[in-house]
Amino acid sequence: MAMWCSRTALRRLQRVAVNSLNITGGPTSFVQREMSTLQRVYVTRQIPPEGLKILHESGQVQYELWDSDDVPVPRKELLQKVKGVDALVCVLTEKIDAELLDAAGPNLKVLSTMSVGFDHLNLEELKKRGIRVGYTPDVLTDSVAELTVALLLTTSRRLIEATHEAKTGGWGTWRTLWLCGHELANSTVGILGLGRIGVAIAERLAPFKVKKFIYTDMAPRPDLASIINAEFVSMDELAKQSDFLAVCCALTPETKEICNKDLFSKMKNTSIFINTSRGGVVNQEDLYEALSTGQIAGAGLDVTVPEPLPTSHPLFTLKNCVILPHIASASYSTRNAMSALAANNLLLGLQGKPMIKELKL
Ligand SMILES: O=CC(=O)O
Repeated sequence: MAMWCSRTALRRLQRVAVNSLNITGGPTSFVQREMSTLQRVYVTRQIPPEGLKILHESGQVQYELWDSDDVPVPRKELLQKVKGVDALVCVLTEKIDAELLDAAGPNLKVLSTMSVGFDHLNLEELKKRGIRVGYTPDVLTDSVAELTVALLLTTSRRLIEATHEAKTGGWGTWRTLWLCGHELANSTVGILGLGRIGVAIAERLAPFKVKKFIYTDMAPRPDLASIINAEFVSMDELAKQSDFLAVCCALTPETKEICNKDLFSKMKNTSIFINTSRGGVVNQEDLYEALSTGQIAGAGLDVTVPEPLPTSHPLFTLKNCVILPHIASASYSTRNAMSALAANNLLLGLQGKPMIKELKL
């Protein structure tokens, strides 16, 4: 079943699939325009149509697709499919490690991930093999910032609890302190890891009359900080001063579980913790402890370890913890833009040209 298509099959596909983008036929689909000279690409997920259209219309590549968005390609299948390909489009559920790169072999020149995060990639192994890596920053900044603000307000104003109470009969008389939360007006907002997304979040929060923005990072980022008038502080000060602490850093060996007991214990018990970066930056046991003992007031998480977080996980038992299923960039326009950028990065990489967004390895 898994094979690159024949000329007859190709003509059929060109008629029914290439022009219409209506790809059918089980989890694995094959699309190509000509045999022989085209470079081979494996796409590990049914990515949004913009990106597939770009690959189709390039006339540069033939690609094979794991034609499902509901289940990731099984590892065994992935290891077989990548054999001999020139390039790979992946999403964040695929671990791109030495085993996979060995399975792909020496033809693999370009890896294009449809994500801003790259903790699923073994950059050292990619560098060692001279494989160029494209990723999709910037196009998702607005969507992620918007969702972060929504999650922050949902958590701080206890919206999930409130709708639950309204629906299940908990709504008695109007009460003076019932379902009170914490407001942004006059608050200090802390950003852990100031980049494009942190700036975009602060820009959206400023009209809520935030008093002060503070941030911490490996080093001061005056270029970005000046846009939002944010003050650089130590990690300790970030924990101590923030009424709202938004985590925006990448997951790296340095940031793994950087949000732990030590940080939570310094936060105010009225503080709200928000994470839309990667679950791995948080020690979830420590977070559970901080939330359940009232060390902090609430947490909003779009990312967890693992994903999906099992429904039996203790964090799901807490009223003051709002958990979303990793949807920060999930708007139609953004996901299409990510898909298009991933496709364009790949094509440029294969042409030996600079990609639009390329990771420096
Ligand atoms: O989390 C989403 C991404 O890295 O794009």
